[in-house]
Amino acid sequence: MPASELGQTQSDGARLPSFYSPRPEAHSSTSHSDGELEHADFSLSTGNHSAPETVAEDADGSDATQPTPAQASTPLTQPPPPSLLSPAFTPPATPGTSTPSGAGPAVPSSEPRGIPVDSSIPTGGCGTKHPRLLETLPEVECIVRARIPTTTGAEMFLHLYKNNVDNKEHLAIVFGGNIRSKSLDAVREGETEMDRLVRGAYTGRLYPGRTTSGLPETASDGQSGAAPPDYGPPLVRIHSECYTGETVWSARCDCGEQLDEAARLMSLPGNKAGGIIIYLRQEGRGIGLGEKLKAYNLQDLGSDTVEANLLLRHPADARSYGLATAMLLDLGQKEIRLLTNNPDKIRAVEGPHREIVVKERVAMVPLSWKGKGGFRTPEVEGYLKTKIEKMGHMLDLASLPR
Ligand SMILES: Nc1nc2c(ncn2[C@@H]2O[C@H](COP(=O)(O)OP(=O)(O)OP(=O)(O)O)[C@@H](O)[C@H]2O)c(=O)[nH]1
Repeated sequence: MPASELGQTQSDGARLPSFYSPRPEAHSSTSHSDGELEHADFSLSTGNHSAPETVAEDADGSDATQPTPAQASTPLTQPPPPSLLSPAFTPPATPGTSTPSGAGPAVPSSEPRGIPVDSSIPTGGCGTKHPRLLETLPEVECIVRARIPTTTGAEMFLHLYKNNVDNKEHLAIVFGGNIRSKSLDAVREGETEMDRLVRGAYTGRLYPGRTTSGLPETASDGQSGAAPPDYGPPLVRIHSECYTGETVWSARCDCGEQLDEAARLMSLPGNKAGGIIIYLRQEGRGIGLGEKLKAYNLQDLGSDTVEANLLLRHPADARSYGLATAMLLDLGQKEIRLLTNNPDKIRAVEGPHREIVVKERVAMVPLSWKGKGGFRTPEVEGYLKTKIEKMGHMLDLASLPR
């Protein structure tokens, strides 16, 4: 579909049937209660692979000719592109929000660029909302992990967790060999070395005939061997389950693309710090697949993604991130670089007492916005537009190619 048609469809999609509740005004995050609009979701646009007029910044920094939004505050030899950060949340001149430039440490072109954030100050690039967090983090335990060679050639370790707040199998997808789960490695009473091998509590690699796990049987903290080199905070993505976008090729949202892109960035050879995708079973922003499908029908009837949730008597975003915080702590992470456009996620994953600190935010710009593949559909553009306008997501609609 030509870009001009997409623009037309998008504006058409902004009209609501009269029998729905009045369309909420685009607002700042402070105009809604936390429970109401903590997070939102859109869908990506597809189909049109023509080069966009405006190329958005690439998280992997490979498009070095395009300054980042936050770099707009630094001297440039050419006009900067539109900011990728919503001014309502991160004014370009605000301390703590600028993208590292030539003045800072050199960033190898293969590594994703992060924007320093500090949730402890109002101008730290994390929005103005304060998601309600439970005082106590959930208890989590990694039950098993296994090596997964992937179709891209990258290898990861899939960690399966149980917890004390729900019965779901939440997952941590771990890239890099230095990230270990304390609860997995801890010695369990009465277990044999074979038990440990089978549940993945081993060092190095398995091979036919291996009989020992390589972990000290008496280690009280479950850790083994010398400390790995310190490569700084790993890249982390907190991802919520999306069956439609990840399994049945939905072009209503960018969830599948984001999952793929997060894995790609974490697998880059330059990313020595490794990466973790915390995969939470919070389908449909926490409302479940059945309700999400109803929401899709409401969207086809004219509602946006937030309105559809509200019409179904659900919050705009019913998710929480305490499990992600607990899983990251179990994986030994106290400082992270978070791949997200969602400012609320930053505060939420840090935990009630900032048990974890997000040092940088790495923007997730849709590939089609950067002219790097991806897809465009009217649905995904509406999805992203609603995220930006109603949920405070830090993407600049102006960088959406027309
Ligand atoms: N209710 C509802 N949920 C949706 C819809 N489209 C996608 N989702 C869900 O939205 C969630 C995707 O959100 P995420 O990708 O984790 O993150 P985000 O809060 O959008 O922010 P980012 O980190 O910037 O991507 C998944 O749980 C999807 O199933 C929709 O139209 N309605």
